[in-house]
Amino acid sequence: MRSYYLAKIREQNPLIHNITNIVAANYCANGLLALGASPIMAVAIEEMEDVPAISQALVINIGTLVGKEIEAMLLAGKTANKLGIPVILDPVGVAATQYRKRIVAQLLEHIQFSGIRGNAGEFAYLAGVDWKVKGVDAGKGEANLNSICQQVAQKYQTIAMMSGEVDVVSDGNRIATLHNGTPMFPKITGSGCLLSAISGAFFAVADKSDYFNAAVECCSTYAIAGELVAKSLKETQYGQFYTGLLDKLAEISAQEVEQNGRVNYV
Ligand SMILES: Nc1ncnc2c1ncn2[C@@H]1O[C@H](COP(=O)(O)OP(=O)(O)OP(=O)(O)O)[C@@H](O)[C@H]1O
Ligand SMILES: Cc1ncsc1CCO
Ligand SMILES: [Mg+2]
Repeated sequence: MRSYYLAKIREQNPLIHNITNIVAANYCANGLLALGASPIMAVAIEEMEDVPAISQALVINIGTLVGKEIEAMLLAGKTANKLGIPVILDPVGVAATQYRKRIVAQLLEHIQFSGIRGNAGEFAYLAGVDWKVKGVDAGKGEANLNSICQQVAQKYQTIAMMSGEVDVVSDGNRIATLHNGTPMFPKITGSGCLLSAISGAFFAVADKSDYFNAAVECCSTYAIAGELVAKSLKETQYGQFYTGLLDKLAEISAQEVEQNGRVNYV
């Protein structure tokens, strides 16, 4: 796999508008800065036309959504669609409650998402496949993960980015499986949320016709960064992993990505 967009992010420093959850907001902002992008976290309905107008991508994450934030998400998403900037959805824990299901249905009905990033439990729900979820975590199921990811891409006309031990990326036609990462990722909270946030940065510097490759590069770069950090840590050093991942996002090189990336096209 070629590393192309990482350098573009560092050159162009795109501003990424995040409407995200209270657990991971700070980590997402720091991760975007480390990578070379700029974050703006904004959720007030009064600024949901102005912020997309100065941003190069919008990331909507429903992790701890309350009350009227849905109106802000809808307005920001529609504004971003009108402006033609990419919009990413992270449907955190969508299968866990009726409320989350309703919210995500509304977002998918009114906003065209350039990318959707979630774990297997979230994607199985979106694809309409039987799965046993556990809150915001991936849970367990028997269905074919490649097919689930492809179905999500087709159903929502989007780039589907499904994370887990193996990440799967699909544009509905092509499917890539990404074999990097570390079991330390699920031991820190917000690692998926940060992946969604940085996918905003990769899409921001890519042409629409190349979002699939930008997504493959994004998910690989992130998983490789974690994998390289984990190599120098003891199995339980989750705190070091949390901060080490930020450091590695800042220093990872195109060469490291290209040397360590394990991508298969199915
Ligand atoms: N068992 C694993 N082994 C290797 N890498 C993993 C494993 N599980 C997740 N990852 C990596 O962790 C990163 C985050 O994906 P994950 O599936 O944990 O997101 P998530 O469930 O949405 O997380 P959160 O909701 O806590 O933000 C991805 O880069 C993925 O490749
Ligand atoms: C733990 C948690 N709960 C709601 S959002 C979130 C962050 C990881 O998805
Ligand atoms: Mg998640």
